[in-house]
Amino acid sequence: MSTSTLPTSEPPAFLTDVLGPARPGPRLNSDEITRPYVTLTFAQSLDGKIAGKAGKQLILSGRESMIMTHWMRTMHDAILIGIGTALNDNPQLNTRHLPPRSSNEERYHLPRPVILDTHLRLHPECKLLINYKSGTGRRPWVICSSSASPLNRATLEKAGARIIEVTERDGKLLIPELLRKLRSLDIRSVMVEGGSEVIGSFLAEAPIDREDGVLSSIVDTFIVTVAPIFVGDDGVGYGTGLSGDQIPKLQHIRTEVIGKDTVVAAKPSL
Ligand SMILES: NC(=O)c1ccc[n+]([C@@H]2O[C@H](COP(=O)([O-])OP(=O)(O)OC[C@H]3O[C@@H](n4cnc5c(N)ncnc54)[C@H](O)[C@@H]3O)[C@@H](O)[C@H]2O)c1
Ligand SMILES: Nc1nc(=O)c(N)c(NC[C@H](O)[C@H](O)[C@H](O)COP(=O)(O)O)[nH]1
Repeated sequence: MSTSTLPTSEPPAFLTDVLGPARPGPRLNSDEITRPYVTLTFAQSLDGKIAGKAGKQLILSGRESMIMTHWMRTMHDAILIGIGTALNDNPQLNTRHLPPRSSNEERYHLPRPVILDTHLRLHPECKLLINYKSGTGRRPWVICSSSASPLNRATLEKAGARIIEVTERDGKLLIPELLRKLRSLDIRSVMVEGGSEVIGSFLAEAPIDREDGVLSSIVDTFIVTVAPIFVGDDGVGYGTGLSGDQIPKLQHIRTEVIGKDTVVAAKPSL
């Protein structure tokens, strides 16, 4: 375990070590042709909660680890969340916590926002679409099922969203198909930020992807920030309902103390 003081002009060594030169550069997974590199990341309390009562957004991360998370955003082609998070938090998914760049410096890479939104419930005036229209954010890609309302589709397209269809099962979009589609659209790395249901889906997919007969995990790296706080039983957890067999076994890569938080990086052990 080591303690970090964050550099101000480049991603912390912790991230470049753990993720490799994620952008641009060689991909690390062997099936890079069929899916992007996937980093599953979130912040949790000591009692395993990612949000407060009724999903109330909590600031769990301290300033330093939040900056680390924003550096992580610059290292991925796309950042993926579920519609629950989009509606609850109205996020921007940008790099606003990083130090401002001077006019002669290259701008921070902004990841492509990707929202899993089976029934197209995203608000046309959400910050992601407003930022896109004002030129301060990238065009969000909204992933839905073919049964989503054509009216909602037209409204979101008018508001600037790109709509992409993926097969749905029980209200959830199929993750392997989604990843293949993203890769075909030149997305080579995805940072999955949550929320609870999305984390659960990626955990459930993580152990083994047998589709092409190759044993591999759909998640390449887990980066979990643990904040020194208890939330209590009425907070929102994740991975509930997954048994020990379904949950991936981990190989520990590195643990870093960043500010008041502990950030754990692991890879699935196959
Ligand atoms: N602490 C953190 O790091 C962190 C990060 C993100 C969100 N959050 C919190 O998580 C909460 C939201 O979580 P949530 O579970 O309500 O919503 P979510 O963001 O996980 O979105 C879930 C919804 O996405 C859609 N979806 C489509 N395909 C899916 C698939 N394959 N798997 C899962 N969902 C799919 C479904 O409509 C589903 O209901 C908020 O309270 C937010 O503040 C915390
Ligand atoms: N690293 C981290 N520490 C936290 O304390 C916390 N609450 C989140 N949560 C992430 C969050 O709930 C969603 O990813 C937001 O929706 C992102 O929103 P922004 O783009 O920052 O506006 N993440």
